[in-house]
Amino acid sequence: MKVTKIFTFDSAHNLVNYNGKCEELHGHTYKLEVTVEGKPDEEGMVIDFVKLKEIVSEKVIKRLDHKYLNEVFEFNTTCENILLWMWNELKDVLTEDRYRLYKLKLWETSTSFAEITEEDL
Ligand SMILES: Nc1nc2c(c(=O)[nH]1)N=C([C@H](O)[C@H](O)COP(=O)(O)OP(=O)(O)OP(=O)(O)O)CN2
Ligand SMILES: [Zn+2]
Repeated sequence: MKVTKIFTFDSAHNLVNYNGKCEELHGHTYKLEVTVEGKPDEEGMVIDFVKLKEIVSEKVIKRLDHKYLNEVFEFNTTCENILLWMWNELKDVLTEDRYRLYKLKLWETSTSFAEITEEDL
């Protein structure tokens, strides 16, 4: 079974080596969907949503919310690069005997997103 929790955070960035409007400083309200796959335990939970929120908030959201992403990362702050960093931050802490990180989906705008699963790596 798969369970998903959704997070939002606000960040500023600008793309480098890019010719277009996104080379200028601008901001997004990013939306992150975190999906964990596993077997429900005796209480009927794949992973407690409260625990999932604590982990993702600590490892990812607090580090990016209200930040200028170009100062946080050395890589170009595309949706794809940020998503790959998130995957690497979360994959081990969201893997236990009974469950594992299944998918991340990062919305940069309401019409643009990137998604990743183990198969993409
Ligand atoms: N493959 C990628 N392409 C672009 C990225 C990216 O991360 N990966 N990022 C940008 C810019 O950051 C830009 O802010 C997003 O552009 P866009 O989706 O075009 O945003 P709009 O608000 O203009 O979207 P519309 O819904 O089409 O108005 C650019 N490209
Ligand atoms: Zn942008």
